[in-house]
Amino acid sequence: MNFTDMLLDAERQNRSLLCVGLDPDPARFPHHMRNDPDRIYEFCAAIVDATADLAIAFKPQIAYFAAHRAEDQLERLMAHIRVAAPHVPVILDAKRGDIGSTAEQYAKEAFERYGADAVTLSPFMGFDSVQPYLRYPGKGVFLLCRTSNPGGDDFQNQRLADVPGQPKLYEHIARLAQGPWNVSGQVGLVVGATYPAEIARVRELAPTVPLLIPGVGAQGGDAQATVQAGWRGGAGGTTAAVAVNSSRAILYAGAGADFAQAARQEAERTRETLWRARLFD
Ligand SMILES: O=c1ccn([C@@H]2O[C@H](COP(=O)(O)O)[C@@H](O)[C@H]2O)c(=O)[nH]1
Repeated sequence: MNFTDMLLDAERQNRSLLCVGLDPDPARFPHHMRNDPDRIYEFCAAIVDATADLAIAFKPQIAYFAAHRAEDQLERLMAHIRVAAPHVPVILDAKRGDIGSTAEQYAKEAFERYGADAVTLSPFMGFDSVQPYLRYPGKGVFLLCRTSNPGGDDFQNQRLADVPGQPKLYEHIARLAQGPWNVSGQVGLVVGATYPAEIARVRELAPTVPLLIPGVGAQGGDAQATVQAGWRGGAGGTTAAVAVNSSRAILYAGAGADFAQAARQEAERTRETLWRARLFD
């Protein structure tokens, strides 16, 4: 099954648009594990177990593992997800972007070492920096398009004078992802929940690609507006997947021994809000 089909299948099975972000910060762990980087795997595995039936995807952010020399724990976590939630795809949030020969190594890391189903990439270095990932059949890439942070304006909202119609940079990326760069249907886009109007614009330009949408929860993005702008479905089923990510609001919903239960409650609440938002016009 290719990555897009996995997403749509998880959406159906779990009735969910919620991507559970795995950004483990030992300084924010529950009291009995606090500041212990050796317990990153244990913390994340408990979150996965508590939310396996609620998620359309899991999104481990690699920096939170690498910063603590915990790549081995990330490998174990990926293997655990395969067993605990075999129907839920995993998006490795690595935001890679480099020349082709180096990109080949990053692709190997994401898809062979960690076994991710998709990876996030910066498109800044152009198509040849993305191509090595597309040589893995069935795997997905999510290109940064209109990111959730205010500084995204610095480049993404600037107009490209030399491109016909003078689109903004994020609009140009959306067109490339829908068209010439999407040679084998493996390309999706990252658009921030903090900018619902831009999500709608990206959907106009890229009607069928999957969207990874971080920014609800801790960043304050509007969950309902996000789904209305990005989700495309109807009686015949979903035609374009969206995975709306929340990390800290779920991971740190509780600080006690019942942290996984608290995470589950927050994930349930968010899933419900996102799921219902499909029904509003
Ligand atoms: O535009 C982007 C792209 C990626 N992210 C990542 O998503 C999560 C958000 O975490 P929260 O705790 O829900 O704010 C995090 O891993 C970011 O690196 C993003 O926020 N915005």
